[in-house]
Amino acid sequence: MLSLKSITQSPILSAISADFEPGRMVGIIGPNGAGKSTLLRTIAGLLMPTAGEVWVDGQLITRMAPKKRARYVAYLPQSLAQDVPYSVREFVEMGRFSHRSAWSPTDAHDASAITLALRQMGLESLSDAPLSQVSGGEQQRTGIARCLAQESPVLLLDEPISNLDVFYQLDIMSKLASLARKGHLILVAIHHLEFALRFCNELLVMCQGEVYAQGSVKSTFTPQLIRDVFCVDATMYSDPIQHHPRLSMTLCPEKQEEILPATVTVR
Ligand SMILES: Nc1ncnc2c1ncn2[C@@H]1O[C@H](COP(=O)(O)OP(=O)(O)OP(=O)(O)O)[C@@H](O)[C@H]1O
Repeated sequence: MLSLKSITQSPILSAISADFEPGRMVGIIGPNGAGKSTLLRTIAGLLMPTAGEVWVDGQLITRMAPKKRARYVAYLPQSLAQDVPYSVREFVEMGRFSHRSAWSPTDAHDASAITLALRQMGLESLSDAPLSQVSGGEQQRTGIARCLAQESPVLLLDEPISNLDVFYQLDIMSKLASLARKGHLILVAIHHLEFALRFCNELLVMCQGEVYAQGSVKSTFTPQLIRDVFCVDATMYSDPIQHHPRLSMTLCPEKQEEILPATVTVR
């Protein structure tokens, strides 16, 4: 469904190739600056690759007009522009632009998609609030609601739970996993490794602008990989109550030495 062919974004990304099928939730993990956002923006068609191609459903995404592209992919940026003069509902309504002709009013299907997205993100009571006056987490949920209202088969989400409280972290990751089970393809850049293990089917591990590893969560996620990519020693275990995958993590010894101050002798 989505095919990345040697995408290069000079000097940030080098020759990234990968294929993704519908019905999967793919966690894009990697250190700060690895190129996760740049990759998502390139797939979304917001950045033209220096070389390489992005294909969706057999069509070249970079050649699509924005409206057509939006029917295939919805994109959540890492942070929303906060100073826009729209209410929460009006912002979510923008997700419907690919389904309407210019300036035409929203129809019944638009209205129900918007209302459902607001409800799924727990935003009904904030529907008329100015986006500039809701909290950071509420803004993030508004951005996700806009993506859901778009009803695109591919969702590209850049750190969708970074500002959310623990209820919404769990709630939204569960809802995204459920959307994937219903046939959507979801690519999600995420720093929460335990959630990536728990909710994603596949991982794309990035490091220094390259794909370091890719595959099913089970085959890809190993303590050695975490050590190589993050310089962190990780032990995986199963939560004794819920049996979810858990991680015990500590900095690699060589990194600990780097941050410890030199021994000072007090006379
Ligand atoms: N517009 C830009 N111009 C130049 N360099 C950029 C630009 N945007 C990002 N970069 C650089 O590209 C690299 C990758 O950035 P990117 O935002 O894709 O990383 P990331 O993996 O999403 O990081 P994070 O986990 O911190 O969000 C970084 O070194 C960043 O400084």
